[in-house]
Amino acid sequence: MSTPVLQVNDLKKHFPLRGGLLGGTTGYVYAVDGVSFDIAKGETLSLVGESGCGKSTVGKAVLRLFDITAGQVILDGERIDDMPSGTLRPMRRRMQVVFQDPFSSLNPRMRVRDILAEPIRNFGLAKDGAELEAKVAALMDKVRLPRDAVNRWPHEFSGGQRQRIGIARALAAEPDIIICDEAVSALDVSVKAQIVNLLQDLQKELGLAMLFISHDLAIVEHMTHRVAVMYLGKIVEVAPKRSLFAAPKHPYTEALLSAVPVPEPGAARERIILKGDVPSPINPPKGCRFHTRCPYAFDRCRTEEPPLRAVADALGEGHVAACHLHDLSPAENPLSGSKGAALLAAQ
Ligand SMILES: Nc1ncnc2c1ncn2[C@@H]1O[C@H](COP(=O)(O)OP(=O)(O)OP(=O)(O)O)[C@@H](O)[C@H]1O
Repeated sequence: MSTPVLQVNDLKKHFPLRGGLLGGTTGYVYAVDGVSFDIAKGETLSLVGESGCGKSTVGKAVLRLFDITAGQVILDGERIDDMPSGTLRPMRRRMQVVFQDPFSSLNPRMRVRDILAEPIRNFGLAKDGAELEAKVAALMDKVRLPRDAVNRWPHEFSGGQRQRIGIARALAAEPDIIICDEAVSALDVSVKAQIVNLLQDLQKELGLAMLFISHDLAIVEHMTHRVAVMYLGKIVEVAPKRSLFAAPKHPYTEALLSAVPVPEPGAARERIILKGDVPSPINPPKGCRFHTRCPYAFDRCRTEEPPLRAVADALGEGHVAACHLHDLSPAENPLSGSKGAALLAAQ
């Protein structure tokens, strides 16, 4: 098997909490607490979960926007989490980001031409002015904006068009992986679909790897290959899209999915309302972090943390989940798969 474009091993990011009279560290926000995944060339992995579960912190850690507490981030076989900044520079080109807010992520004082030319110049990707112009024009074509729009300013574009410019700017660096952090969340529904389609087309055309961070499972369903579900700083389940949507193997995923509308009336999911709020990442629950809200929790869940491990899945390989239910017999396990099979049959 070829080396994954991105590998994240047991990543931890604990933010210190300062307080007291002397401003010392009084505790930590365990924002990301042992997260591992990898992404292959041409693959989209979506990282989903409710607000505050640590998705953006994973994205920022991968981009090395801050130092991590522990773990490894490996880009194309090379560890970048401990790389000195001089060596990191060329690696930075290979990982680009598209942010949520297309209004604040583009410099209002730069014309589109300069926004796109900047990474090409900075990373030395054009040998002369003519090549630079040609690359800028090709980027406009790629994101389906008219070439003459390069002379305009960001404020002259709609939200969706600005996001296209944001995507073009990311592509300008000729990256291997794009991290989309809630890249379509701020857009209107119809525009969302267009940008998702564009990202999907570009990914196929360019063979990019993509980490798609989103709280919106309905969007993810349309564009991803695999999904990783996060809860309170940990990944609780990873699976190919089809398996995850048809037969979730973690109660949290099951609850998240129950809120996603299903187009076919006969296949409607029963809505699961979770009790209580997400606990604080400053003081996460012992045992399984989800046990305080889990409808199926039993004694073991309150004391013993379940590891992420392979679970049986009739739909295919590569399904992992962190849940003690899978040690029970299929008859006792509410996630053993019958619901998923029924849903799939109705599709
Ligand atoms: N710089 C920081 N200092 C302290 N705590 C932080 C910092 N950044 C994030 N956190 C905390 O870490 C936890 C995870 O935040 P993060 O932004 O990664 O979550 P998220 O899943 O991306 O949610 P959202 O979509 O709302 O941003 C939250 O409790 C957040 O308050």
